Amino acid sequence: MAGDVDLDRIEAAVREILLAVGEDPDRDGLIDTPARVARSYEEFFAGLHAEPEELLATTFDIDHDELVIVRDIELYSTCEHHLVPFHGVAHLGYLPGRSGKVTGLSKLARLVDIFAKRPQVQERLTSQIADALVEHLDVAGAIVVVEAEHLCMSMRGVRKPGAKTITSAVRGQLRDATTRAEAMSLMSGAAR
Ligand SMILES: Nc1nc2c(ncn2[C@@H]2O[C@H](COP(=O)(O)OP(=O)(O)OP(=O)(O)O)[C@@H](O)[C@H]2O)c(=O)[nH]1
Ligand SMILES: [Zn+2]
Repeated sequence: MAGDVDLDRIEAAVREILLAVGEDPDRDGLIDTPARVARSYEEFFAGLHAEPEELLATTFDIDHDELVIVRDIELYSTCEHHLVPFHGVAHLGYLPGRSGKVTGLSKLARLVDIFAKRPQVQERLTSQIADALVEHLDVAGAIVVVEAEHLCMSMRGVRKPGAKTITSAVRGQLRDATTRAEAMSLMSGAAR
């Protein structure tokens, strides 16, 4: 990942922001801040330099042609409107396709991260995850639900801490009402 992000440029920009808000970027506590922020941004936006196709290329055959659900995958993303975090959980599920390709469970969580670690809106994050499952894992159906709190709505602006935004994306055979209902009930904790 190193080398894809221009750390010097971020540092210079952060120094400018500190000056613009009326701070002294040369005081003791702030002297290393531009470099720290640059490294943090490299991490926040690492998904811009990762390929979902490569991630989902690791597959194996398991004799299972029914729902696979992973729920409560914690995510931290960055709102592209205000560059502040939104955070919450993703629940995702898929029906293996005719090729029978199944991926490792951790890859599903990594897939969430690839799209979360970009400047985002929640709707796009949700549909990109579902589309990647269809395109790169060749699934018969996919469902993704994201529940998140946006700090741009909590710490500023309308100031409604605790408000949750819920988005979903459903593809292929999971559009079928019965399968979708089964997936939704497993995601909401019916198996607990
Ligand atoms: N649909 C959607 N909207 C988002 C998301 N993240 C932030 N927003 C909204 O983007 C909108 C940007 O509105 P603007 O009027 O351009 O910006 P603003 O003046 O900062 O708006 P306020 O947040 O209302 O103060 C706000 O309503 C945010 O709540 C997201 O993931 N999806
Ligand atoms: Zn925002």
